[in-house]
Amino acid sequence: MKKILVTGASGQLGQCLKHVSHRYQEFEFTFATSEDLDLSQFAVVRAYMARNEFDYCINCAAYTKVEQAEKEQEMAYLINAEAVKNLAQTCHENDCTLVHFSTDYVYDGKKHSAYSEEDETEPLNVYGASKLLGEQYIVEHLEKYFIFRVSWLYSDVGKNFFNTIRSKAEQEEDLKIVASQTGTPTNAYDLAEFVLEIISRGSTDYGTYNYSNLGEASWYDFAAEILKHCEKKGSLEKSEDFPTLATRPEYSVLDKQKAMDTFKVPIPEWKESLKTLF
Ligand SMILES: NC(=O)C1=CN([C@@H]2O[C@H](COP(=O)(O)OP(=O)(O)OC[C@H]3O[C@@H](n4cnc5c(N)ncnc54)[C@H](OP(=O)(O)O)[C@@H]3O)[C@@H](O)[C@H]2O)C=CC1
Ligand SMILES: Cc1cn([C@H]2C[C@H](O)[C@@H](COP(=O)(O)OP(=O)(O)O[C@H]3O[C@@H](C)C(=O)[C@@H](O)[C@H]3O)O2)c(=O)[nH]c1=O
Repeated sequence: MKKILVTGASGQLGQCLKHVSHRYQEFEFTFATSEDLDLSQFAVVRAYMARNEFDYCINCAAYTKVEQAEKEQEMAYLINAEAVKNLAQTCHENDCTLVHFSTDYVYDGKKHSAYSEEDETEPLNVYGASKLLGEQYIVEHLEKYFIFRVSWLYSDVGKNFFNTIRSKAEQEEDLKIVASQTGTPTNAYDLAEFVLEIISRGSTDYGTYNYSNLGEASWYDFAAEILKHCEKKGSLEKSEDFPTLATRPEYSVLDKQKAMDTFKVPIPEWKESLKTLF
């Protein structure tokens, strides 16, 4: 029976993986929260990995506060880069395949067509830069890895744009949302299924892949679509500018052709997938 470690298990993606994991009885899962396994404790991680002999590590741990990262640069780099380097080295030593997640914020968003994995990376903010360095460490230290660059992850668990808009709607708050950034919302349950499906097929097509739902939207479009499904809501207005510390890419739609050709796992369209959460 393949042994799978899920780190950062109390986060959004970690919880979604746990939710879908019951469909994969062929695996023995260990869900480790930050309290169970703090990835910044390098020696502890090394000892833990050596002791447990996992076949896969799905790393859901990350520093994801995009705004805060501008002020807490060191912390962002520690978790998103240095801890990932340690994990990659540890996976290498223990013949463990690493599944890791990166972000559309590694791109600068100046293109007007979907970003492929081969496009140049040029992060605009600290979070994106720290995630890119994490990717580079994996590529440098490990052969058996899957890196998925994902955009606009949401679900009904954890802190994300979907939950923010839903709770503001519940309070009948009037919303002003930027229409100047375009990307693709990604249902975290779809990503969780996608990853477990790839593992269950025993794929050895290691490498870096883009993944999101299909289609594209601005944050305003995403909010509008969420509100369609909410009974209570205030007004919704497009805003040109929502003041933020971190600069975000104007356009970060991801080209999924490589993932679709390689894994042949169907990817849902974003609006269809959103419906499943209501
Ligand atoms: N959310 C998004 O929109 C997107 C996310 N991604 C990437 O997808 C992955 C999953 O994101 P998501 O689930 O949304 O993120 P969350 O912020 O919901 O979860 C991150 C988890 O990491 C844990 N964590 C933080 N520091 C450590 C540490 N030192 N050791 C162990 N665990 C730690 C947190 O634990 P605690 O809460 O206890 O601190 C939390 O449970 C990340 O790699 C992220 O960069 C990519 C694109 C979009
Ligand atoms: C709450 C809110 C946000 N916004 C804007 C701000 C920002 O430009 C955009 C998105 O806001 P958020 O801060 O919720 O999203 P943000 O934290 O930027 O989301 C990102 O998270 C990281 C982890 C990723 O990897 C990215 O793929 C992406 O999902 O919407 C408004 O215009 N009005 C609002 O009321």
